[in-house]
Amino acid sequence: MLNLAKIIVDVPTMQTNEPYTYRIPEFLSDQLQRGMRVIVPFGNGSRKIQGIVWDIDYAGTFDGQLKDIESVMDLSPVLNSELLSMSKWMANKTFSFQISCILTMLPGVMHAKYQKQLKLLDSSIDNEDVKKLFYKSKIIDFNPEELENDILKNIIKLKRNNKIEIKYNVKNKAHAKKILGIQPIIKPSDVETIFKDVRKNAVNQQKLLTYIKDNPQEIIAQRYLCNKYNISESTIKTAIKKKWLIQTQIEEYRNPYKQKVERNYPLKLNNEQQSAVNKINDPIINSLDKVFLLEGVTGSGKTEVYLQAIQKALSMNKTALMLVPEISLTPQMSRRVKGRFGDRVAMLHSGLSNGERYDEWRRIERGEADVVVGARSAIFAPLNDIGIIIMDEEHDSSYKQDETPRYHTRDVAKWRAKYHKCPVVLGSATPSLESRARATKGLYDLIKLPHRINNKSLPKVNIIDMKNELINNGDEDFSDELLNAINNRISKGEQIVLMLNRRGYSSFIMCRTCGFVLKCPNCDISLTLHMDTKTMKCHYCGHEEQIPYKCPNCNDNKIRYYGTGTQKVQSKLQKLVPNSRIIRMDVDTTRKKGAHERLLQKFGQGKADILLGTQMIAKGLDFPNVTLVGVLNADTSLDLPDFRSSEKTFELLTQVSGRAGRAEKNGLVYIQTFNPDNYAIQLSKNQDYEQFYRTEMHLRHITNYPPYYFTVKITSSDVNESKAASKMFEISKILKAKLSNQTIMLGPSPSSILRIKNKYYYQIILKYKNEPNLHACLEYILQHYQKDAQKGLYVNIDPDPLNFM
Ligand SMILES: Nc1ncnc2c1ncn2[C@@H]1O[C@H](COP(=O)(O)OP(=O)(O)OP(=O)(O)O)[C@@H](O)[C@H]1O
Ligand SMILES: [Zn+2]
Ligand SMILES: [Zn+2]
Repeated sequence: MLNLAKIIVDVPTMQTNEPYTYRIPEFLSDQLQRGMRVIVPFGNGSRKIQGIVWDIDYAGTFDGQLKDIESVMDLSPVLNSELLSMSKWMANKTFSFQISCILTMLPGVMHAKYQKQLKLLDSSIDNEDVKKLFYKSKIIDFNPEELENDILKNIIKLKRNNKIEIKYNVKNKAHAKKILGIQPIIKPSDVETIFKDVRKNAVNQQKLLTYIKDNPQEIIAQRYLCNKYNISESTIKTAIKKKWLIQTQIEEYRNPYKQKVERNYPLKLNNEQQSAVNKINDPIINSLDKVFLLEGVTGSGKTEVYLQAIQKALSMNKTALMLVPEISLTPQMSRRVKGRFGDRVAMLHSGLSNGERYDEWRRIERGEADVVVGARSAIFAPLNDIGIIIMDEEHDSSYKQDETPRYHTRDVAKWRAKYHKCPVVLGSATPSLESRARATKGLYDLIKLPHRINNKSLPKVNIIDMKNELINNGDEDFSDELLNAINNRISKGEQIVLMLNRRGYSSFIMCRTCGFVLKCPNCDISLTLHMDTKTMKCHYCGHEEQIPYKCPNCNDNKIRYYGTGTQKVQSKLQKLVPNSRIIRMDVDTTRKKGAHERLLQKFGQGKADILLGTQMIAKGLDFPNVTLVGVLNADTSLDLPDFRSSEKTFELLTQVSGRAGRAEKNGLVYIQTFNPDNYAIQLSKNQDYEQFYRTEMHLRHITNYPPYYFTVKITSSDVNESKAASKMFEISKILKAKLSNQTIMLGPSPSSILRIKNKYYYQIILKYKNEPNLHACLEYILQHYQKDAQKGLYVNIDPDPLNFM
C-alpha cells in the first residue's frame, strides 16, 4: 500500500492538465490535505516547483519511479473543494491550464517565486572569477541576467563537468505582518506585593502594573499599550527584566482604509425599487440559483437595491459578493458599501498593495468578512455560503480577463451561483447585448427601473456637429454652445463634467514636411507624448525616448504635436474660461495611490467647477451639483475596427450623460461629434436603450455577429513573422478539416497591431452557432501546440473575445 497524492504542478513551459503522482512522506501523512500548496521535485530532481494537492489517495497503486513531496507551504488548504472544482471547469471553459486558473484565484503573494541557486560541488575549481562568487558560502543565489557573459560561460562549463549544480527553489512570498506584542506573566494576586516594591516616583511602572492587574495574561500590541497609557519603551524594557511580562509576535492586518467612512442607513425604497428587491430576495430566501438582469436608467437607484438585497442575505446568515468594474475607479461606491456594512466588508482591488490584498483575502477566508466588494478577480473570493452575487455595470469590458485564463466574470458568477444556490444580479443602464438577449429569451429574469429617483427627468442631450464648428470658428475642441453653457453654469455656482473620449491619453507627433510619425522600435504603434516626463512613450512595451525637436527623417524642424491630450485641453480651457477651477483626471494625474479618490473628493466638496477627464469619469459618479456634461469628442470609439464599436459608443455616451442632473436641478448634455448622423450617437440623444438594442440586434443579425453567433479567436505569436503566420495557416487547415461548413472563418490574418514587444501576431476568428466538434478540436490545438511554447511560439485561444483586433 502506498501513500500517494495527485499534484497539479506549475511548470510554465510544459503545462498539462493531468496531475502528477507523488509519494506522501511519513512526516506529512497526517498533515496533507486537498487544496494545500506543496513543493515537489520535478524533472531530474534538482528542480523544485510549486504544486497544489488535487487528490489524496492513500491506497493508490503506481508503477514507475515515484518522488516524495518535499514540503507543504500551508498549514491549512488555500483552496476549498468548491474552488478546486471550479478550477477544473474553468480550465475547460477557457482553454487554459488548470494551474493557471488556480493561480488566478489566489492572491499574487501566493504564487511561487522561483529562485535559482548555484551549489559548489567541487571546491578545487580553478576559475578565479567563479571561485570569487562562492567566497562566502557554497550555495549562492543565481541571477544569470546579472552576471557577465564570460562568467556565465564558465559556470555552464563547470556545470557540465559536475563541479557546480543549479538548484531551483520555491520562495513563499505570503507573509502575515507581524508586530511586537506583550503579554503579562505575573498573577494578578501578586501585583499588590510587587506594587509595594516599586519606588513612589516611578509613575510609569505603577501605571503599567495597574494595567497588568486589570488585564492579566492578555496579549496586546506594544505600540498600542504605550500610546494608550502613555508608557515609554524603557518602562517596558524594565518590566521585561523584572519578569512582569514577555514580548511576543502578533499578527496585524494591514489596513488599507486610511479614510474614515461615514455610516449610512437603508433608504426608504420607492415602489419600483421595492418590487425589484422583493424579486431578488425570493431566491435568496429559498436558495435558488437564478439570474436577474436589472436594467435601470442612470440615477434610478440600483445601488440601493443591491445594498438592501445584500442586507437580506446577511440576515439569513449568508455572505454577499459584489463586483464593480475597477473599484479604485469608483471610490464613491466603496464608501457606500463600507458605510452600510462597516467592518464586515472586505475590499479586493488593484489599488491595494500585495500585502493588503493578502490580508483582505485571509479575513474573508477566516469568515471575518462576509461582504466582499471588488473588481474582476474578487469573483474568486473564498466565501462560504454565498447568498447573492451582484455585478454592477455588467456590460463593462474589464470583467473579461485579457490574458490567460481568458475568463468572463459573468460566467464564473453563474457557476458559483449554481454551486451555492443563490441569485446573480447583473445591473446596468446599458446591458451588454448578450445579456439583454438572454433576458428576452427568458434565460434571465428582466427587472426594469425605468425612472430616476423622485421621477427626476433624464438630462436633455444636444448633439453638436463639429464639422460646422470647425469651419465657422476653427476650433475642434470647444463649440460656442458648450462654452456658453460652461460659463453659464459657473456663474450659477453649478458644476460641470467634461469627457475627452480617448483610448490613449496623450498625443503623437508628426512632421508637417514629410509626414513622418515617430513609432516604437518594438511595436507597430506610434509613440505618445507625455508632457509630465517630457518623453515619448510606448503604451504597449514601455519603451521611452526623448522628444525629437527635429524630424528624425527629413531633419526639418516643422514637427507638430497632434491629437488632444487632456493636458492640452486643460490649458486651452483655462484660457477660454479664465475664472474656472479645473480638476484634470487621467492616467497621469491618478497614478499615485489614492489620487483618484482625493481628486473626486475635492470635486465633491465644490473646490472645483470642472472635472475634465478620460473615460474614467463616465461611470458611477453621483454628484448632485453637476448639471452640465460635455463630451468633447464622441467619435474616437466609433473608429475602432470592432463590431462592438457602436455598442461601446452608445454605452459610454449614455453613462456619461447620466452624471448630469441627478438631484434637484435639471441636467443638460452636449455631445460634440464629427459623425452627427451615426445611429449610436443619435440614439444616445434620448438615452433610449431599448431602441438601441433593437437597432443593434438587427445589424448583428444580418452581419452574423454575437449574440446571434458565438465567436472564438485563435492567435499565434512569434518573434519571427513567418513562423507565426505559417502556424496560423496550419491551424486553419486543421479547423477546416474538422468543422462543419456552417462555421465562418475570418483569416488567418495579421492582428490589427501586427507587432507588439517585438512579437508578430496572427489570428483566426471563428463564428459559429452550433458546432459540437469545436470544443474537442480547440482542446487538441491547445495541447498539440503547447510544445512550441518552449521555442517561443505561443498559440492562444480566446473564447467569446471582447476584442477582435
Ligand atoms: N429610495 C431612495 N430614496 C431617496 N434617494 C435615493 C433612493 N435610492 C437611491 N437614492 C439616491 O439616488 C441617487 C442615485 O442612485 P444610484 O447612484 O444608486 O443610481 P444608479 O442607478 O446606481 O445610477 P448609475 O447607473 O448612474 O450609477 C443616489 O444619490 C442615491 O443615494
Ligand atoms: Zn520630416
Ligand atoms: Zn513598444
